[in-house]
Amino acid sequence: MTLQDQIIQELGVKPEIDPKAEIRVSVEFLKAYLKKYPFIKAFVLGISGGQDSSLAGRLAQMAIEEMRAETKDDTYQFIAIRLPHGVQADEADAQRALKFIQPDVSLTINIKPAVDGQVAALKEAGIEVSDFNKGNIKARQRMITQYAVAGEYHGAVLGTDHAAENITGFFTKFGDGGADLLPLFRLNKRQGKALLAELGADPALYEKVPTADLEEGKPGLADEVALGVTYRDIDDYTEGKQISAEAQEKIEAWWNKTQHKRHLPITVFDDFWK
Ligand SMILES: NC(=O)c1ccc[n+]([C@@H]2O[C@H](COP(=O)([O-])OP(=O)(O)OC[C@H]3O[C@@H](n4cnc5c(N)ncnc54)[C@H](O)[C@@H]3O)[C@@H](O)[C@H]2O)c1
Ligand SMILES: Nc1ncnc2c1ncn2[C@@H]1O[C@H](COP(=O)(O)O)[C@@H](O)[C@H]1O
Ligand SMILES: O=P(O)(O)OP(=O)(O)O
Ligand SMILES: [Mg+2]
Repeated sequence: MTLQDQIIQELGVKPEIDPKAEIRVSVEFLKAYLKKYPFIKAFVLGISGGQDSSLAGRLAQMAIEEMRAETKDDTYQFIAIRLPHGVQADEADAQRALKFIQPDVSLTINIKPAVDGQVAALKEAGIEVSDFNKGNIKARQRMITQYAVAGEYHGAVLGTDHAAENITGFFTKFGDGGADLLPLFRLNKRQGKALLAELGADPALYEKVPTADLEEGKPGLADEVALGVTYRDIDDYTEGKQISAEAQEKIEAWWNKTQHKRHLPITVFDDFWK
């Protein structure tokens, strides 16, 4: 088996999808989890204004609405959280996403004071964090905030990791990578766009350049620039297509380098890393 085949199998990507059917897969997955664990009454998700949280947010809202209708239990709710670091330059995109999602509850929590407090405490101990490292602190602060909200609402935290991000490990370990359920896992970036189009989203939501937007020195840095590989190549690769040797090498190098992010903390019984 080639590494490409092994990765495709691990990520569960299909070469072609029926967007309507995949919407049902994600919604039914979220509902089945709530039915299995009835003490969970809410889903919580950070909404950035990007493609992935727009899609995961809408799917979560649909699942919650169906749960309310089917169970007559009105306490089920979807909680969308805006988590800007101060004022977000593309706030208009985030508002567009919220308009599309129509969440039951919409909260805004500014992560800047907590992030700055952490950076200042490190500085006091003689540790000057880089802009890049501070970016990962922001992603982890968002995780902390989402879990705090989930704790108060009997909720579970959703994550937006999907095949085209998971393959390169393009997420902060225990930051945006820290979540309870991943409704987009198995989809690549273009498949996510197809689901948004099927759901009638404003094209601006899925035509937006994907960005983690974590570094202050590189505002809105495109994922594709940070990675050195395009989503078109990543999507083709995950669909089993042949891509250039250069792109394949880069993707497989990211995959190998980030293996540790696709596992729980490593113990003496693990050998995947050997
Ligand atoms: N575009 C942006 O604005 C921006 C900014 C920051 C981070 N990012 C992206 O977010 C992601 C997170 O960055 P990252 O991966 O550098 O940070 P990370 O915190 O997610 O992972 C690094 C940490 O993982 C652990 N680790 C590293 N190698 C390991 C190994 N082999 N075994 C076990 N543990 C290991 C270490 O604790 C290390 O500090 C990256 O994809 C990065 O490009 C993007
Ligand atoms: N500014 C943000 N507000 C709320 N939630 C956010 C914000 N930035 C990121 N998030 C959450 O993190 C994931 C991952 O983002 P990437 O762009 O893939 O790095 C995103 O889907 C939101 O749930
Ligand atoms: O995770 P999001 O919603 O920020 O999407 P993208 O990765 O496209 O920025
Ligand atoms: Mg983003």
